[in-house]
Amino acid sequence: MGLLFSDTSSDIIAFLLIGFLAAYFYVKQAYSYWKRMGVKYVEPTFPFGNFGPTIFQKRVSGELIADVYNSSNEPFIGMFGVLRPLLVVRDPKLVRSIFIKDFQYFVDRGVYIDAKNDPLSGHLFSMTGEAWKNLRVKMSPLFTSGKLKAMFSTLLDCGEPLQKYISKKAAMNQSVEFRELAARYTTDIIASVGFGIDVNTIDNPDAEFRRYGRKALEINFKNGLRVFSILIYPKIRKLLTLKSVDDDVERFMINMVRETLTYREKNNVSRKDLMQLMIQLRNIGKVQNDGDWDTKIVGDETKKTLTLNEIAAQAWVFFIAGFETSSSTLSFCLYELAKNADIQKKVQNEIDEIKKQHNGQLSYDAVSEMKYLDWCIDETLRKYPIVPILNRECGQTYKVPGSNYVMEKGTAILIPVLGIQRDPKYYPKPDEFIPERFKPENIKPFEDMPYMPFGDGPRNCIGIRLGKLQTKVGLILSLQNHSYHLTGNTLGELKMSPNTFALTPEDGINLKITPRSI
Ligand code: HEM
Repeated sequence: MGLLFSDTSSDIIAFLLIGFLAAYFYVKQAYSYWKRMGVKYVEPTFPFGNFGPTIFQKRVSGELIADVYNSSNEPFIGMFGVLRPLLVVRDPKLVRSIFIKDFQYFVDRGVYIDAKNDPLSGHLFSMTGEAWKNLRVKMSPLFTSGKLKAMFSTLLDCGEPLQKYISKKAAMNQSVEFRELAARYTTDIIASVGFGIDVNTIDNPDAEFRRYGRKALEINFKNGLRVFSILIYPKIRKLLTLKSVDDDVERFMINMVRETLTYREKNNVSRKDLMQLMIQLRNIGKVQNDGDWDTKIVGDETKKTLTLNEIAAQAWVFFIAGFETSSSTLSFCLYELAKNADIQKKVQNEIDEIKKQHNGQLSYDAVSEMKYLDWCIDETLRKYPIVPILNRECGQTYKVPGSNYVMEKGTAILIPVLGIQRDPKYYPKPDEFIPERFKPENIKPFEDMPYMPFGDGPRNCIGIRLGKLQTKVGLILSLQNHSYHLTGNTLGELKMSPNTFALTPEDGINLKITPRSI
């Protein structure tokens, strides 16, 4: 005897039918969101919305959102990440309002954070509201030009193994996969300035720090879910208790920070790095003036303004936000220089010329004077924005200027950086590498030349200066004595990896190195 019918099998069929109908109406309701809001949208397909090609690794997420950008002329267009409505903002004027003019509506990114149970998730990138604002104000002085100038010698020290490696490969007439090499160079820098430890991963690719770092970022199902949940359903991380990293990586990173803090405080040791500045912040509530690297020790733990875990989370975000972004910029730039030998020559001539003016020394000031190289880096990040999509969450109901659309609180916004920065309307011949676009006299207002590889507004990248500086130093050290030529996979079109959120060449960047003929 069944519940609804006289026999059990009829009951099962009825429940299955009810379940199916409920799911059908739920999905139908979810997919009607943009229609109900009166916003044009890209038709979704059950069950992945518009993200099927990315989930099945056929289309890189940045390119998928660029496709949406290219499919319309509307100022904004709706789409679906599985069931989640996403608003792709196309119009640079509206992008600017979201980033700057109406920032108070769009303070947060709406990504996963659970600092209590997952300490490494409590960092600046994921923090929200007032807590984010307070920490951002306190941390901005970590990245002044005065502080970076003091850290400059670390960048040169980390570049030494890079130069030796390049010379060795050139002498052996071998090609080099530059994405991996550059990643080791920037890992060394962030390990040194962020965590206060010296690792030479160029000569010791299996150093513990690199091993754990690689584990946290390697391509696998869990890491894929961690990254793509940002676009598709951030709450899934809490539901699945999927922490930022596996327990062993978390233990390693927090222990390393604990040991550094204890050592420096016990022995009154100071070093010119970001960790030292975070110790200052923890102990006296602010970063000391440029030139003052001392540790003011406060014994009473309750008087400290940052906990050990909070420091570890910031060091962690410096690592994940700082090493791959810069190393990919470096390797994409070398790729373009190898492709455009005349531009490469111009960069090398500029390096020679400015070094000559500085008695052959590569000082911070000399590097700052290399403007043509700056334009090359700007153009690299125009063509290959490493973060190809930016995101924000609407924090309070927002009437979109110039339209009838009223954005609901909680709406997820995507900015299609790759699509915009390759739009011929803003950048004629977008596939060509033209550093002169960034000559000061050629720069136009944002609406006519939208450019945002570091985001924009109060929530932009806090590490811009360090990111650009380490990229620039890496390029100078690579180019001053050697030239680069396409070989292997770089002879054809570069294919981007569909497994990563950041723009990453699938097969790396292989380049042939020759000693420079001056
Ligand atoms: C070429 C190198 C780099 C690129 C292309 C890059 C790009 C970005 C982008 C696009 C964002 C999001 C901005 C937004 O939403 O408006 C961001 C945020 C951030 N980046 Fe970078 N980044 C680079 C280097 C670095 C470095 C070296 C560090 C630190 C050592 C760093 C730390 C951060 C942090 C902490 C945030 C979050 C800021 C906040 O929410 O307040 N980045 N970065």
